[in-house]
Amino acid sequence: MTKLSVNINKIATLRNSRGGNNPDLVKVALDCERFGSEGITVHPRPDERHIRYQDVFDLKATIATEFNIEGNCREQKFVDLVLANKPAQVTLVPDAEGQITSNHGWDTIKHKDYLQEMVSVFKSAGIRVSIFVDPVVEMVEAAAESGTDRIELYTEAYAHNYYDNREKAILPYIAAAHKANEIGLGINAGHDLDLHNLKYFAESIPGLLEVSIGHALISDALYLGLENTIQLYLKQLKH
Ligand SMILES: CC(=O)[C@@H](O)[C@H](O)COP(=O)(O)O
Ligand SMILES: NCC(=O)COP(=O)(O)O
Repeated sequence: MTKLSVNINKIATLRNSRGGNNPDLVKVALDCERFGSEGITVHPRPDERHIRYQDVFDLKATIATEFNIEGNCREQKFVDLVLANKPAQVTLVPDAEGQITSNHGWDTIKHKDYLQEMVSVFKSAGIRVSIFVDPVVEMVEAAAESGTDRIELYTEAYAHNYYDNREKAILPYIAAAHKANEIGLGINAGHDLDLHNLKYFAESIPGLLEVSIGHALISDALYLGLENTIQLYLKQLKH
């Protein structure tokens, strides 16, 4: 069964817009868990525009489900933060500075040695590692050589092309997933997954272990309520 990890970056964005503690990020994380979320994802960025580094410590001290910290391991502050908190999983994302959101996966061929080194740093601390990749078979193969436990398939292209031709949009993801399964890599996925495109993705990808969803889920919660929304997302993952 595919696990749902709720990304709470957008809750922090809302909180930071007024400078106080409303909404309370830790309370929202605990409520997400209470409403059925099987994990909590955050993606602290160097400018702390949403998740602050202190949030990571506060969340680690309170949540009970799998904690997934995503980010750019080229930032030493990020590496230190992850090592100090020892989440269940770290997801390595090749963010450029000032990027609005993540927009590409790692070139695992070009950066193989570097990724190998970083994977070993995190795995030595007992942290499961996932590498964010585009759905390209060669990138999946090279990711495996770094020693990573999992990959996270970057699903923006799938989401973007879903309405136009979902059968075509899913093809590279199926090929990437088959390769990952063949070489023993676990599969996560995320970015722009939503209530419309999630079911077909989850049904089509063999061995999908986890999806992390933030933007659409939190937006849906404005209309549907957080509890109902999380239940609806979980329903899409049951097949
Ligand atoms: C890694 C990834 O796919 C992103 O979706 C990310 O976690 C979202 O980050 P922002 O909330 O900063 O756009
Ligand atoms: N890893 C993807 C993630 O955490 C959330 O992405 P999005 O749903 O905010 O696009």
